[in-house]
Amino acid sequence: MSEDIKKTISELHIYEKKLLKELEANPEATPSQIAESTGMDIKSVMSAAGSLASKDIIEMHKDVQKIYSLTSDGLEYAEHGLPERRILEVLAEKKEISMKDLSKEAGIDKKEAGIALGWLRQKNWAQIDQGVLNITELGKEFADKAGVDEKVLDYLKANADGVKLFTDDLLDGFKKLTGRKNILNVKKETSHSFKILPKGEEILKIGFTIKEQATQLTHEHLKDGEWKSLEYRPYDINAEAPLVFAGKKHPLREIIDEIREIFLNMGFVEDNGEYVESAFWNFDSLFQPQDHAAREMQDTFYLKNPLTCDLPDDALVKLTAETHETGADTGSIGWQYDWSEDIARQSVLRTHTTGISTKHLFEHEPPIKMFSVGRVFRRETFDYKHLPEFHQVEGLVCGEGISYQNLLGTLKEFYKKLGFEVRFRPAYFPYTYLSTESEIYLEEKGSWIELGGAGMFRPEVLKPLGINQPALAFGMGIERLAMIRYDVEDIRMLYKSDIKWLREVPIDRGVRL
Ligand SMILES: N[C@@H](Cc1ccccc1)C(=O)O
Repeated sequence: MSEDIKKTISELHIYEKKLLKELEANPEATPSQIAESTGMDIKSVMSAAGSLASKDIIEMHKDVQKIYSLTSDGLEYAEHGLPERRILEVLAEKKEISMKDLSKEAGIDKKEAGIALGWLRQKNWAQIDQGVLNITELGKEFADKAGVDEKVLDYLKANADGVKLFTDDLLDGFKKLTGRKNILNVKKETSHSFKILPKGEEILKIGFTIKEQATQLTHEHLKDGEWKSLEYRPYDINAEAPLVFAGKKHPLREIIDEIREIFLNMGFVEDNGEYVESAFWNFDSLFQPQDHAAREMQDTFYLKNPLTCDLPDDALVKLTAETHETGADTGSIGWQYDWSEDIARQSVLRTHTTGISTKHLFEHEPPIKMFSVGRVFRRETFDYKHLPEFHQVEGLVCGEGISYQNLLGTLKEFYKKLGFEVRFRPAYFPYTYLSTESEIYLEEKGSWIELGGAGMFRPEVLKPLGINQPALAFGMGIERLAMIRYDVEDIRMLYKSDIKWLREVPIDRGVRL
């Protein structure tokens, strides 16, 4: 006896053994017969059969059979005749009926009369001639003889439990009835049959005992010593178990929290600002001229309600205006235009989180280490790369001796903690000098992708805020990071609530360098 077979036998469940024995004695047995003779319930029979089949001990066949019966219309026709039959009966007596009297004469409604006419002509039992319906020779012949379809109606009526198979003589009639609406009901019945495979034969030849097996050790077993003689059912540690999908954070939330943790660990404090902000904080405080392209309606969402926002205190507004117009005492000549308070008052959905940094600088004394994470809004058309609403993380460090080198170092550290290699290239922003854009390396693609802007705030930004120490600032899009982290090609996946993706996406935090 091979080791394998021995092992298989030792692992058979008592239900599997019972089923196999029963099949040996009665190869044709159906699941319900097996259930009856073994005392198992049907579910246990089926699961034991499934298990035996998965081990190639038996084979299971599934048969789906259609069962036909009459609908209530069908029954009505079986009892009182198909509508065309009703007309034929009247016709046989009167030989002709005027079309307009048809439904009245046959005692059927107009709709049925219409159906009946169609069939009368198709069966060639009657024909219409100048508004009068005449019986044909064939019609006369069938006047007291049932058609093939009518025989099937009778047959179905006599077999109210339903019919699975029609004998050859009824087949034509059955086909005719299936071509008509609302006469036949079809129910599907599934049945199973089993066949013992060679491996099963071998197992039966070797033989086994059927003994109840304990799956649990109870208090009583221990107390009365029965545990000593019990046969235990071995565990199958390879058995398949249903997958369980535990609740978890959304992947985007996960990466946001990871970013927050990184900055908190680096000693930054969090300040998240508001979605609705004045153009003053979103643009003017950042030395963005009032005719700057980014302020255009096609890029920025302006709000009707509230239409305007309050401006901060007069001194700041005045200094900001002067700086825009002439550069004031920042060493710059400004933008050389008339600055408008009304434009600064407009309320916008913030287009970036950098306005939080200027506000924070105004409200706090250096040294400052601040970060924020939040939504920003831009008038973008939805596509695989863009959303009108996405997340940014912003950072600000201000204090004595803070330099561009510190900026690069901070960003390097941040990206390293997220698991990315970063490089910097020069860039331009109206509010920073020097400015840079960071790019991270995509190993799979062998290419660099741009992730965010950064730079040293210009004096034109800092002076009006009353800051006399250097400040570094940076901002980047989080969705892009998430797309790389989770290998998503289409940004919309992050917002789609695609349950399959959400379940399967591996949320591995991780330093990859
Ligand atoms: N606000 C810029 C990023 C940036 C932040 C801070 C300094 C420089 C640039 C953006 O949205 O792309």
